[in-house]
Amino acid sequence: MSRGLFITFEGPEGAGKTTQIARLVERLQDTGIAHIVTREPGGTPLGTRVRQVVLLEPDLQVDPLPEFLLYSASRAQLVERVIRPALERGEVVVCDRYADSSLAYQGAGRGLDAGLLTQITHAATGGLQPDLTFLLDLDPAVGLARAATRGEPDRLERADLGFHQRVRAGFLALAQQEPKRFCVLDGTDSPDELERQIWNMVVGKLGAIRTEGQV
Ligand SMILES: Nc1ncnc2c1ncn2[C@@H]1O[C@H](COP(=O)(O)OP(=O)(O)OP(=O)(O)O)[C@@H](O)[C@H]1O
Ligand SMILES: Cc1cn([C@H]2C[C@H](O)[C@@H](COP(=O)(O)O)O2)c(=O)[nH]c1=O
Repeated sequence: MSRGLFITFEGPEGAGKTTQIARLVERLQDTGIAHIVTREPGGTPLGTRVRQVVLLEPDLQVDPLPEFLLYSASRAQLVERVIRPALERGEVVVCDRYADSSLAYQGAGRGLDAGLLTQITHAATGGLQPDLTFLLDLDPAVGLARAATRGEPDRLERADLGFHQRVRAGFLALAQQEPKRFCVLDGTDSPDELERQIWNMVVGKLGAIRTEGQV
């Protein structure tokens, strides 16, 4: 069975994920590489509703565990309906956030137990892990200031700076635990420089997979 390449983008608020995903997708298009782009929470009708509930209703009380379970429900649907089928077609899947965001935000940020999160995530995804994760690292104060230029903050963006600092540290700890999967990038580099680094990594990964005969 052919197997595509699963790429995720992670990082604190305003780190530049959306910007870099758009640039990567343009390069994939120009090169004629079959791909899809999706995001969490979202990517399916259920995921879009979860996004509405967890992010866009700022006054809604959502405790940490139900918050995580809502993200997990969105993830389970996305993996089953969108990500796995695309990978089985041999495509590149580019996803804006995935399970590492739960470990960073609900684990490091909210204080939920990492073992519990990992267990439920495994059930939600059938153990599907990204092949390559770009972590755009940035001081959360800088990222939140960037995000503020987009308009009204969502429920997570309203959380205090200490929360966002724990999230950043959580992401960096994950990257240290899995150096082969993670590529940590400096979110303060210019968009052009980041685009170049990301494309070089993706081309290298695609070349390696083709050599192994997986695509
Ligand atoms: N490398 C960069 N340097 C300076 N500004 C940037 C850079 N990349 C993106 N920006 C700007 O920062 C803001 C946030 O960027 P973007 O939406 O790509 O981040 P994001 O990581 O997707 O954010 P979020 O997770 O909050 O949705 C935008 O105004 C964008 O133009
Ligand atoms: C997948 C996932 C996301 N989050 C948070 C992180 C962000 O604050 C929002 C997503 O907004 P974006 O503008 O699309 O980046 O949701 C989370 O807390 N836990 C998760 O698992």
